[in-house]
Parts: sequence; structure tokens; C-alpha cells
Amino acid sequence: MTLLSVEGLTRRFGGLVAVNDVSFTVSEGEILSVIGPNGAGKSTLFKLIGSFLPPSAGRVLFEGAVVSGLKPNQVARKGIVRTFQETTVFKEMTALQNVVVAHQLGVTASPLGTFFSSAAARADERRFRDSAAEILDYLGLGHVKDVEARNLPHGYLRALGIAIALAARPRLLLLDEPFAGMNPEETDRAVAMVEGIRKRGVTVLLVEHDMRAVMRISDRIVVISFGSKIAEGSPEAVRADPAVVEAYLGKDDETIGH
Ligand SMILES: Nc1ncnc2c1ncn2[C@@H]1O[C@H](COP(=O)(O)OP(=O)(O)OP(=O)(O)O)[C@@H](O)[C@H]1O
Repeated sequence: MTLLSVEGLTRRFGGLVAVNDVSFTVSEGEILSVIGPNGAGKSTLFKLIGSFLPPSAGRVLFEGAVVSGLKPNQVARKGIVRTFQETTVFKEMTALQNVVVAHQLGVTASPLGTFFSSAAARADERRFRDSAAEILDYLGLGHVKDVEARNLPHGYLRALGIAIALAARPRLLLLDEPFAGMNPEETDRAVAMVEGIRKRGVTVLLVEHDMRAVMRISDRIVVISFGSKIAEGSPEAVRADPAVVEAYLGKDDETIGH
């Protein structure tokens, strides 16, 4: 079943066409990666899908309904959730508290003070704590759940960003460069984490600069270059595609995952 459809998405910045008439679909349960050289338009495409930026043309459909034009939080409520950057983690709170708060923010529009005052809310809070602990365990963060976020190493902080996103119970998780700046060991852990997320029934769309981890993890890959889609298919097909090799020309073979 098609979960997400990107139809003719285009975004211009003045005279520059950052994303140019890009179309693809993401099926339920899939891990689909969007890759492309520096400045290809990956981040812009990502922002368009999450509704952080309005398209100049085209649209995004989620479960058959148009979501472009909605606010990011409305899109999140429908089930499209992006990982949180380190800057949005509450540094003074423990890992567990961060994920509990993420649950609370996901269910109430009322101020937290009001939220905490009712008995029903207290029951919810217990439920959220259990759920938060389960998510942290699942992501291999159980042993650091009581550590303040500011004291967590970089890799853990990034994983915490994913835990916070999972608290919103996404149907589609958007991962922005999840492997950037990671050493091979950290990448292995992150790859296992993303595979684990899919096992929970969450579809994953990730944008990544480097093809190496993407080749291991993706069911399908969409390649963009200068804003346009130049290839789409299995990792093997994409790696062998002359247009992709051409787009990455000047990079060494390792960059395209050989
Ligand atoms: N807000 C903006 N205003 C003007 N130009 C922008 C804006 N955002 C992105 N661009 C331009 O759009 C093009 C695509 O940028 P984008 O960040 O989407 O590429 P990218 O593939 O994510 O690059 P990288 O891999 O380096 O992160 C670039 O030429 C960039 O300079």
C-alpha cells in the first residue's frame, strides 16, 4: 500500500530551482532513502514533505489525502514525524523525561500546567513513562534513561532525538542524515536502530549524503541531482546506473558504496 506520494514537487528560491518536479511514492513498511550530491536539494525536499516549507508547485499526499499546506504539527498528527535535532532536546532533563514530555506534547494542546492537574492526566503520565521507558529500551538507551541529556555523548543524543520522534507514534518517520559524522561502529548501531524501527511497523524515509550505509539499509533509493530525480530503484540498480555514477563523478568509488 502506498503511504506517501510526492507529486511533481518543486521549490524555487528566487531564480534557483532547489527541487524540480520530483515525484515518487513510499510504500507502507518500506525504508526509502533519498540521496544526492551536495546541494542536490535533499534537505529542501525533506522540508517540503514535512510541511516545514511550502512547495512552489506539486503536492504531497499521505494515505491518499493532500498534506501539503498543512502546518508541521498537523502533518505530525497525521503520522509524518521527523526526528528532532539535538537543539530541540531539553538538555536539563533526563533522557526518560524528554521522551515522557514528547508523549505529553503529542496528546494535548493545553499548557502542561493544566495538563498535569487532572487525575486522568496523571494516569496518562504513568502510561507515558512506561511507553517512554519501552522506547528507550528498544533503542538501546535503557541504561542511560536517567542521565541528563546534556551529559549524553553525541551518538546517544542523536538516538534520543529518534526516541522523541517515536513517542509521537509516527506512521512515517523522516530521518535527516542519520549517519552523518558517524564512525563505522556508530553507523552499524544506527543502521540496526533504523531496521528496528521498521520492525515496529514504522515506515522510514531518510535523506542521507553518503551512499554507504544507505546501500545496506534501503529497500529503494531515489537519487536527486541539481533538484531533479535522476534515478530510482533497488540499491543494486541505483549503484549501477550510469546517471548516478555521473552525478557522483569526482567522488571516489567508496562514496557511492562500492
Ligand atoms: N532558504 C533558502 N534560500 C535560498 N536558497 C536555498 C535555501 N535553502 C536551500 N537553498 C539552495 O537550494 C539548493 C539545495 O539545497 P539543499 O540544502 O536542499 O541541498 P542538499 O542536497 O540538502 O545539500 P547537502 O547535502 O549539502 O545538505 C542549494 O543550492 C541551496 O543553496
